[in-house]
Amino acid sequence: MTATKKQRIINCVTQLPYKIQLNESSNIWKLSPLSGNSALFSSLNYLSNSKDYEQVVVGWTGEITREDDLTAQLLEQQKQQQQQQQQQSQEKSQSIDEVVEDSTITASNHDNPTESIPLEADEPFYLTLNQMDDLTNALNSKDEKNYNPIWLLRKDQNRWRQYAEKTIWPTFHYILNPADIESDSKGKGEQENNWWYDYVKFNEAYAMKIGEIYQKGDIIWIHDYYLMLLPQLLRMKFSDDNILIGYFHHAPWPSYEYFRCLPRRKQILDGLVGANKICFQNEQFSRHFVSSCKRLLDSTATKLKDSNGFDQYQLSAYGGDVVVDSLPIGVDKDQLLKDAFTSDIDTKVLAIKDAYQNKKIIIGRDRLDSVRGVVQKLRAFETFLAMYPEWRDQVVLIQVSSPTTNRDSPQTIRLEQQVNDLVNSINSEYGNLNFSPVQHYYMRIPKDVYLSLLRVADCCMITSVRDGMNTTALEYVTIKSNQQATNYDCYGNPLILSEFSGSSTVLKDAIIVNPWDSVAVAKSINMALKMPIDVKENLQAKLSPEVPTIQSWTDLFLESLTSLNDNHVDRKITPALNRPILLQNYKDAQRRLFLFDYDGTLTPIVQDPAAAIPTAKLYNIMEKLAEDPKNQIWIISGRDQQFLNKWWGSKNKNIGLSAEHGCFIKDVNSPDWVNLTEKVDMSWQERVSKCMEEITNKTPGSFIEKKKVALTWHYRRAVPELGEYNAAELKKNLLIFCDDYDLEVMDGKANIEVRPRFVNKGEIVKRLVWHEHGSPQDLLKPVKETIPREQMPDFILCLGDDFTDEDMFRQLNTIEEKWETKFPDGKNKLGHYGVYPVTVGSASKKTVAKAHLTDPGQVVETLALLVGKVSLFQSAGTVELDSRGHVKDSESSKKSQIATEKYTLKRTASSTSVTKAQN
Ligand SMILES: O=P(O)(O)OC[C@H]1O[C@H](O[C@H]2O[C@H](CO)[C@@H](O)[C@H](O)[C@H]2O)[C@H](O)[C@@H](O)[C@@H]1O
Ligand SMILES: [Mg+2]
Repeated sequence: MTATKKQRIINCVTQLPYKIQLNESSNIWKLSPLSGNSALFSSLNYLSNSKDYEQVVVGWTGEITREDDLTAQLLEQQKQQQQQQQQQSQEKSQSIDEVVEDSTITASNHDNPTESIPLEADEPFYLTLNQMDDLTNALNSKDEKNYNPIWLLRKDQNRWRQYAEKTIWPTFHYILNPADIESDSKGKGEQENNWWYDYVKFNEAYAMKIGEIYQKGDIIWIHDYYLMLLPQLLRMKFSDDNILIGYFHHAPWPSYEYFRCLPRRKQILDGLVGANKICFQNEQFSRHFVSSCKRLLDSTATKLKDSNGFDQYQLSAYGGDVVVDSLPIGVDKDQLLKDAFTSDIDTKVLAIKDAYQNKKIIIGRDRLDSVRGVVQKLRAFETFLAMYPEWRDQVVLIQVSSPTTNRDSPQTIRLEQQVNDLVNSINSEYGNLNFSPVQHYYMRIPKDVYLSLLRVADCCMITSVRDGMNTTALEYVTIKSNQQATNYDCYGNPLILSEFSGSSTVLKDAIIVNPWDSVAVAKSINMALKMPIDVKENLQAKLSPEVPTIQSWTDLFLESLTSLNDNHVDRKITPALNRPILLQNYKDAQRRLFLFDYDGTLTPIVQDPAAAIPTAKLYNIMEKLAEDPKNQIWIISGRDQQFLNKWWGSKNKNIGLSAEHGCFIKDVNSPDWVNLTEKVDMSWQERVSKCMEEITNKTPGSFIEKKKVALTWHYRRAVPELGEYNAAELKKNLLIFCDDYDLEVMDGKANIEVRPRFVNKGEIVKRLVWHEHGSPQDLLKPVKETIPREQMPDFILCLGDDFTDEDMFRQLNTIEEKWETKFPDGKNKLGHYGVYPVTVGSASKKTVAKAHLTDPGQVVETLALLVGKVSLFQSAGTVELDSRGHVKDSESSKKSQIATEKYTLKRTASSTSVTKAQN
């Protein structure tokens, strides 16, 4: 019997699950488990033991520190001293102090930016190739996950986090651009630009690594907001039609009103929609995402239900299909129960219980940042003690707050102060010499202490004002589900959970509260502490099954991703236009023909059609192109003659124009337009107008563009959902009679257009190609397909973004087929006819074009490349990095290469002298 081959998964995480240190003197790597991301790391563990999947993990090394680095050690010591000082200013319970003395590990919520100690030494970090190999081996011998580290060795290694942690994370948590976020000599804009550039490079580094290891048939799974550009970068890299890319967003996704505040909002969405599937923690986040795509990318979406009953969207972005849905992450329940119910933890539980005899214990464990709601929790607890005097001296709140990476930021300092003030005020108001009702620990605690607290708690309070999924909530409920606990029974103790936490969409039977309403939370605390056993048990019976397991989460995500290949068997990926080859062909060619669509190709799509005007840069490039006698340039657009005359005809006589999707045409160097629909009955216009007016009245923000022949109903400025709905209705109404008049009803970009069927952009292209290159057109004569090959173009670049441009591409494909039979010897030295039908949009868009460029920005860069206005490097879609995170072949890359070589020599020399000395 042959064993079935395992499906290979390339799992891309922001950082490998270890804090990595190098002891340079002994040349030994030290790996300590990283805190945070417990759910994701459990999923990696699960996959590495799976019988169905073979896993390859790609992740950044994080900030590598030298273990013997004095600066790093000093910094660490300083940090510890600060922590201790803070501790001393607070009252502490002896028993907890004993339990937390080893504060090196924590299992915090997975959607936090990862905590680490940055390397701040002045010298850049150099590594020899041997040292790099040693680390990979050390990682892989530690746990068998097939790790592929991403090396980004620069002096300031934490630069790679900045954009994700300081721009994206706050916006995604509804914190908008705080004025005092950083005091830097550079302006905020410049600083953010640099962060963004590093963010792009960070993503590029992953794309490069995956390019090295990808094998046909692999599935690529990308995690979270540090890697949002990666899906599209991979699409650009691979031309494999069946490559499956899934993205899971662990953090919350904000509503459009917040998301739109990000300066790079569109680039982020562009990056993500390269995935086949984008998945969120809950339906609310996926809805927000779809809404942003509709508003910013002009996407459309159809809502369905997935097999779990969750909302699922078929999103069409740039004409490509992306599935958007949600699947709440889970925890490894079995492992958690195994870890939490040991005799060692029993002892710790009893010690804590003993320290608070006859008192109810409420626990809280959060990272101390503004969205975790620690302030709200303390206020509610204060209100509770004020409202229910009978509970004073009877309840303790043990709040463990772990420090953030951003400890020095003004907001964190302010928050720390606020928390300290509140703790002191509650303790002085409701405490006495022997007892303080709030025990606040500002530190990381080891996992066993954390588990002891979850076990001992009579109630757990999670009052975050925003999070993706709070794993503490899931872990608490799991631990409280154990009915077999000996020593200390904790079955079913209740959970107070904020309605703003992602976990409230899963744990529907927790006590759900609005953390901003202290009175209501205070009442809930009272209810939780007084809850009769039978009610607790009843609730717990419902809650336990609500916690998803990490195993089912992993399996379901991968199953639904792989099923996309079964459902979309005809999925086709259009490769990115190979610009170096295009340039070579352009240079070799003698008779070049350019066929440009206008809107969405030469200019980006904008809200108001009148505002879509050419830029000076575009004019400049087009002028250069048109100047060359070998070139014939045509703009073939849906726009009317007036618009095209105003912005092109009157500016550059060397450009031929066609208006209203082929209804009108004006030759190069001619002032006259020819109407190809002159003889057509136009009585349909009145009927179509009427339909369009009716729908306009029902759709605020929509309007009709009346051209000479074609009529266009625009709904870009309407509420997207209403616009889409009414567009479908209008189309239905028009289709009833369009055959009677031989009309075509076209679904454009947030528009519905109607024109006679017999004219189209493809017919214009046919006329222009089957023509003696450079000679005037006789526009009233029918097209003759008898022109000799030597008189026809030997380079045709046709660019368009829309459904109507497919007629041009189709026509070019047909022409090529005919040439194959007619002129088998007429190919160029690249082995083809130099025909480039190129769509502007995503790689997964349905098209008959042979290549794609993602947007008008890339179109302009490509044309600039042909006329020599930019170098190939600048216009290449991606930035290539060397193995240390420098742009390949750049000055800094060369310098770093030299320094690394010197370092390698130095190390070799010192190890040789050590060996000699030993001998
Ligand atoms: O064939 P094209 O040159 O691409 O023209 C197609 C239609 O483009 C215009 O509408 C589209 O672009 C507008 C400006 O970006 C945008 O506001 C609108 O939502 C798009 O549908 C133009 O107004 C139409 O007349 C053209 O037929
Ligand atoms: Mg267009």
